Amino acid sequence: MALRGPLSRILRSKLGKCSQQTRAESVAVLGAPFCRGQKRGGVEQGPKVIRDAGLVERLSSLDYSVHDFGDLNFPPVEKDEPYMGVKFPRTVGAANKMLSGAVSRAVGAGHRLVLLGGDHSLAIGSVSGHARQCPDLCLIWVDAHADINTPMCSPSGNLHGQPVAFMLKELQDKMPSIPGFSWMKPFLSSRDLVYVGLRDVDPGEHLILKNLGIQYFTMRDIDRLGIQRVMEVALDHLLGRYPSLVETVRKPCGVFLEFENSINLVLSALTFNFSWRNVCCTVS
Ligand SMILES: NC(=[NH2+])NCCC[C@H](N)C(=O)O
Repeated sequence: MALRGPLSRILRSKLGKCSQQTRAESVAVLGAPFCRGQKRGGVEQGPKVIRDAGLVERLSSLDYSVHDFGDLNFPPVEKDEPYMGVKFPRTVGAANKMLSGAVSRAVGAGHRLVLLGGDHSLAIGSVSGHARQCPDLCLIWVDAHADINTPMCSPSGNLHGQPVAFMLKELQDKMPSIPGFSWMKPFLSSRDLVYVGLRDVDPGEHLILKNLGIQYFTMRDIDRLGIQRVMEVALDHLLGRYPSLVETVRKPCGVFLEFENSINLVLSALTFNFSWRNVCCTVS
């Protein structure tokens, strides 16, 4: 995403001062070869495929030092029966617990994290790991899917369609105790979440978006307004919520970008977001 026009001006004027002081020097790359959040095999190959495609080299060609921490090793969980229709709850819960710890350590050590998945259930661990270091984090979720189904309204029972429901404080009275997730505490307010690129939203998800008044932009909005304008409005929404981000860097705030498969998007996101603190990209 080339930074030109109004978006560039917003960032330069509002964040220019911050960016000088907060620019990260170091990018951590972490692989999470995991596929149990949905039914198909193959996505666990993601970290290898993305590395083979040259992500680390291309990141290194930017002005930052890259530390590849390799892949996490997720031990198999015995006897993981579905619970209330949710599939592989203990496996997904344990993997995300491990991931959350690893992400938190990397971010706490001062790295900017690029997580390579794996399926989208990994967002539970990756975003919560950031939240442990940056409690007032806000989230821009760039995806065709809202992934905000609760176990009750999920049409598939797959946890890759549910990660945001685990994060949101406002949904906790709708969330049953799922085995494997006792470690997970909600940390995100719905007003600190913006969706970009939605095009496949389930009926239950639609109701949640409406009831909680979550800001979202569909693919149709992007076609109509252009991605530049959409990102301006998304950032304005979040910046409006975080005047302290504009005024000072004392109060840390992060924007987390969730991208569909694209090395270029990761590179753009990093370039685009290095003026922000505690930014993470997950590629799933
Ligand atoms: N990030 C994704 N690929 N999500 C797919 C979710 C599909 C569907 N909404 C479900 O809950 O099962």
